[in-house]
Amino acid sequence: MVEITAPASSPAPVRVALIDANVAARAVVQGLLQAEGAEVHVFGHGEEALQALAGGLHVDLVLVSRHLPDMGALELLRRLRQVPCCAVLPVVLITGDDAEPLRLGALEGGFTEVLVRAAPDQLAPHLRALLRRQADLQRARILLVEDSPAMAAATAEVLAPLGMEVEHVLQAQQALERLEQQPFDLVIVDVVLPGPLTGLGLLSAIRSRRDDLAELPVLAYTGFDERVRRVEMLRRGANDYVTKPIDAEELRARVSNLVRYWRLLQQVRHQHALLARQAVTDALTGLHNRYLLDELGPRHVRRAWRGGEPLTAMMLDLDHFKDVNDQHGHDRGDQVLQELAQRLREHVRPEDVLVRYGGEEFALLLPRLGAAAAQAHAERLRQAVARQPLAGLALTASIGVCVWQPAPTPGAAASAEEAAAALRGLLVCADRCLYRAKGAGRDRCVVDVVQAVPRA
Ligand SMILES: Nc1nc2c(ncn2[C@@H]2O[C@H](COP(=O)(O)OP(=O)(O)OP(=O)(O)O)[C@@H](O)[C@H]2O)c(=O)[nH]1
Repeated sequence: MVEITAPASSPAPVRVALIDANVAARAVVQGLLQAEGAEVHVFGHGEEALQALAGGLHVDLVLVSRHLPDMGALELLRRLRQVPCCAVLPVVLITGDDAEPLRLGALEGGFTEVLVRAAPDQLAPHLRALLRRQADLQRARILLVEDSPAMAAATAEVLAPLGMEVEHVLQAQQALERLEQQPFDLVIVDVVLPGPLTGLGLLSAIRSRRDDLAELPVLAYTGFDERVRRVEMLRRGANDYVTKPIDAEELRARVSNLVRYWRLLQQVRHQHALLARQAVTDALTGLHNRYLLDELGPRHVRRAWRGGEPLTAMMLDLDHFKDVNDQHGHDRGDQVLQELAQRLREHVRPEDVLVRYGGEEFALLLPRLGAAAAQAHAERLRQAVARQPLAGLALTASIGVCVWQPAPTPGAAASAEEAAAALRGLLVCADRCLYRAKGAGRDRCVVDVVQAVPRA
């Protein structure tokens, strides 16, 4: 059985506590927040806000002005963190002073963010982004694995006001299937479940995955007297637990915490992947740069070494490219390189590595091409450049080719250093051939075939 409890209608508005003694400034922020659909609770004093929050007012976000009549902003933050519902809430400082030390001090002090009070049209986009981030949390999808329909209903009821979508399944096996089909932000699992797979089994299945799901946050539901199981869940990788009967506020706080952690992790992963891609991508041509060659090359070397398969390196360099820049300008030169990259792309197989090695020089690493095939391929590349103009200019390229035809040494494994050194040797050998092609008049390929491990 699969039940989906979606937020009733449109997503719940983000609820904001705005704590600011300056009536005029406060009205501006309040207006901007309300224009974005937020529900705003306004306070002029810190103490007043603390009382309301401790007394059961639910908010998703707190905005605090730096100057309050009854306490400093840092003092208010410290006390807010002691109110159970505010322990993990984002608390944002609003200040008219954008001095760096103040910002740093506030962030070090524990504020989630610092917003600089600016003209309304400048402040509006920041508030919008803040609310969007908060609303994202509210669209979190939770997979609840629970055999008691009453517990499932109670959980959905507690989490629905946060705008979270709770999907309920009865058995662990069903949960695994749903995780394959849909992205979720959190799994809540009862440790005791009927069926062949227990809560512990589900947790182990998630943690032993080889993809990003292995880190998916898991919250365990345990009975008060299930201490051993609780500890076992934590040992096996549960991020947190809640004991039954559930306390609504505690559940909301723990779930929000875990969802935020997961969102943050995803953001970091995304940024990491972006940086990793940028680090190996050449911005002008979109080809990989030489760092990818350093990364992938040794693997190809090892395979060739082990299996006695040929491995070919090519260095391709445009002829008289300096003249292009001198006579037609650097931008036209850039265009030439972009078109050349595209043309080369059309001539590589999926297993080949093509990189912009630097300037107007491109390197290729081609596995499993014998000497004759490598020579024919280089000739095709040379003709592909010469046959049609690049950015409207008739140009040629010279190509140095080094074919390594190792004697088969089955079982022989090259160390990482040996593989990297052999790759360097192969590229140097191809570069020497390129130099000879230039010396012999350009617009030609020069091929060298080596059997011994290439040395730089
Ligand atoms: N437009 C442009 N030019 C570049 C780029 N990178 C390197 N170059 C230019 O490429 C030219 C390379 O010149 P040289 O190394 O003298 O070689 P060449 O003129 O091609 O002569 P040969 O290689 O001997 O045929 C230099 O003018 C560099 O400024 C780039 O990203 N864009």
